[in-house]
Amino acid sequence: MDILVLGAGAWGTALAISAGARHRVTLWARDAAQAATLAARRENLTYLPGYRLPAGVVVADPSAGELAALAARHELVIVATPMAGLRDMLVALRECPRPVAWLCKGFETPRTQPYGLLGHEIRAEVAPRLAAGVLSGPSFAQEVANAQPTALVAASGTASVRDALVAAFHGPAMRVYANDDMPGVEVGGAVKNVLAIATGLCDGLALGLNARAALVTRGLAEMTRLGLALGARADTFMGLSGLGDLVLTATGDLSRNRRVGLLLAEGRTLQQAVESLGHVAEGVYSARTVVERARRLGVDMPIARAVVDLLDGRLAPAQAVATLMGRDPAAENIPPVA
Ligand SMILES: NC(=O)c1ccc[n+]([C@@H]2O[C@H](COP(=O)([O-])OP(=O)(O)OC[C@H]3O[C@@H](n4cnc5c(N)ncnc54)[C@H](O)[C@@H]3O)[C@@H](O)[C@H]2O)c1
Ligand SMILES: O=P(O)(O)OC[C@H](O)CO
Repeated sequence: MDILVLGAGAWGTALAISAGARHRVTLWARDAAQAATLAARRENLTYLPGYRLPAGVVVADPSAGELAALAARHELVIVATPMAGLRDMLVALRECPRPVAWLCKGFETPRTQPYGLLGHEIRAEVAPRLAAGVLSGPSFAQEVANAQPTALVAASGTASVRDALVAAFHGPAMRVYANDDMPGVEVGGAVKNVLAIATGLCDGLALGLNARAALVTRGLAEMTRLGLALGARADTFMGLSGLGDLVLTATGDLSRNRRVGLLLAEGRTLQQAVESLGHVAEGVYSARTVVERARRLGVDMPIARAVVDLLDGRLAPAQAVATLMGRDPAAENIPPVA
């Protein structure tokens, strides 16, 4: 299979390494100097050092021509940029005759509108004819590059897109499950990042394992409530892109979003925390939209609200915790699974 990966950050590179063991993969970096180094060294020294590109991976020359023409020469196109780059990519690919799937997890940062959109909503605006999907689920780039066992979910309303994603990435170290609930898979991927900031904060303040389990469980309820209001199915949140990715990101120290919470608990400013990562932490850019969209839909998301108050400097770390613990008693109110 001929696969094009647009974006050579940690995750695009890791998936190119994984698929490149069995398929022909073209890896495209927007920065010409980065592409040249990647091609010469066969290693992504900036975003994923320590992992060699297999022979099946060719590095594209970003000055070699239009993205649309490059995309049309491949059987599957993967957009591996952060959410910030997705809209421009979809505009460039809007007439692409091949399946296009993205990997980013988040809501777009609002430009002029009051809240940001998920990937499938952006696609509906700018590329409605595109056969599109999303690849998501619990997956740290380093473990995938290292061929450690991983399970992902390929979501699309179009069966041929799901099939192409499974054919491209299912392999000895990776199981890829198909799902037709794209809104649910995207809400899970976006909201778990916000919740991981909360659990990072909780662990950084040494509040204990009980507190972390409470945040994960009540966070899952918040995620599910928002997902249902945005047209998702409840059962999706029990799957890889919901519970699975929430557990990984909220508890795994490889997570950049969790790390933001840990750094804020240490007393770093948000700017210091973000700059020290060297990678995108999508929860920082999605949190305000999560809260705004929940507010407009009448969905209660107290953990996400506390994260926004923390990120915006309205609450200090300890105050954010006190705000959550000081809420009035309530019924457990677990969203139905089916
Ligand atoms: N790293 C992981 O383990 C992992 C796993 C699953 C999903 N994801 C998701 O994949 C997406 C990319 O993450 P990553 O880890 O590769 O990020 P990263 O920070 O390692 O790399 C980001 C890459 O995108 C490029 N980029 C940044 N802004 C851009 C823009 N506006 N337009 C085009 N390109 C741009 C950068 O040059 C860089 O190559 C994120 O949404 C993340 O949530 C990451
Ligand atoms: O490092 P994070 O927090 O962006 O999480 C990476 C992946 O999304 C985990 O599935």
